[in-house]
Order: sequence, then structure tokens, then C-alpha cells
Amino acid sequence: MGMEEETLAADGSAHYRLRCGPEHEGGPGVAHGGWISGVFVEIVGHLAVQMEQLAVTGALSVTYRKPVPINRPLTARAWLAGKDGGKWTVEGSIHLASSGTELAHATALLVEREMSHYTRAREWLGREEAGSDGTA
Ligand SMILES: CCCCCCCCCCCCCCCC(=O)SCCNC(=O)CCNC(=O)[C@H](O)C(C)(C)COP(=O)(O)OP(=O)(O)OC[C@H]1O[C@@H](n2cnc3c(N)ncnc32)[C@H](O)[C@@H]1OP(=O)(O)O
Repeated sequence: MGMEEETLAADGSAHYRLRCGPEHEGGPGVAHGGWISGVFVEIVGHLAVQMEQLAVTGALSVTYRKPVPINRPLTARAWLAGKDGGKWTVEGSIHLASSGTELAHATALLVEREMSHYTRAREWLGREEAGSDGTA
């Protein structure tokens, strides 16, 4: 996703240096929105990994404030904004490195899981493709 460096701050937030390559261009000189969303899924998910908790993204809301240029140094951060049992609210932002201006912001709901999540997903898919009622 173009991540070049990750640093963890004492407050638990994660900070990145990154850059959008031309392969993710969505308009002349600017990033595709899917790349921006993908960066957010990765950095909010990685925050949970850093805290040694497996969690998946249940919901992600992205605000695209300014076009994100390709081939320019960017910074991003992710931080835990709240926790309610096994549900985490994680926020993220992407900035133009040169000015610090925020280009995009995200709020994500992460849901804690065990590794059995993936076994259950495979079992669910088997039932789904076999034409059962699909109840997970
Ligand atoms: C230089 C170095 C750089 C390094 C750079 C890092 C690189 C390394 C990256 C590693 C990091 C990658 C990280 C990728 C992470 C994914 O890409 S995740 C992939 C995308 N997400 C998915 O595939 C999830 C698919 N969805 C699901 O599996 C299920 O819907 C979920 C999300 C597990 C929820 O299932 P569920 O049965 O509803 O779960 P359940 O336990 O019943 O619900 C828990 C609670 O969450 C609530 N909830 C669930 N979904 C929602 C929702 N959408 N909205 C509101 N509430 C919800 C439920 O209502 C419930 O609430 P309570 O009743 O407890 O109050």
C-alpha cells in the first residue's frame, strides 16, 4: 500500500510515512479512493496487531477532504479512540507531508476475533457454496 516506515508513539498511536504510486492513480495526478480506503483498513487493523489483538474491520467511514497526490511524501496515523468490550473505534488520517494538511480521515469499527474466525469463514463458505441456508 506504499507504506515506507512505521513508528509507534508512547501514547500507542501509529505513525507512517507513505506514498501513493502511479499504479493507484484514480484521476490525473491523484490517488484512487480505493487506495485511500485500503490504507485506512491496513493502518487501523495494524494498530490492533500492535496491541496483540486479532480484530477485523466491521465498518469503515472515510471522509475524502482533499485530492491525495500521487508520487508525493505523505504521512498517516492511526489511534484508538474508544473501546466498548470487544468493539474498538479506531481513527486514522492521511496528511500531505510537506504542509501537514489533512487530506483524508477515517473512523473504523474493529471487532475482536479469535483465529477460529477464519475457520468459521471457510466452513460458512462451504455451506454457502453447497447451497445450504447459509447460516453462519
Ligand atoms: C513499514 C511497515 C508498514 C506495516 C503496515 C501494516 C501491514 C500489516 C497489516 C495488517 C493489518 C491488516 C488488517 C486487515 C484487516 C482486514 O482487512 S479485515 C477484512 C475486512 N473485514 C472483514 O472481512 C470482516 C467481515 N465481517 C465479519 O466477519 C463480521 O461481520 C464481523 C465484523 C466479525 C462481525 O460479526 P458479528 O457476528 O456481528 O460479530 P459479533 O461478535 O456478534 O459482534 C460483535 C459486536 O460488533 C457489532 N458489529 C459488528 N459489525 C458491525 C457493524 N458493521 N457496525 C456496527 N456494529 C457492528 C455487533 O453488533 C456486536 O455488538 P454488541 O452486540 O457486542 O454490542
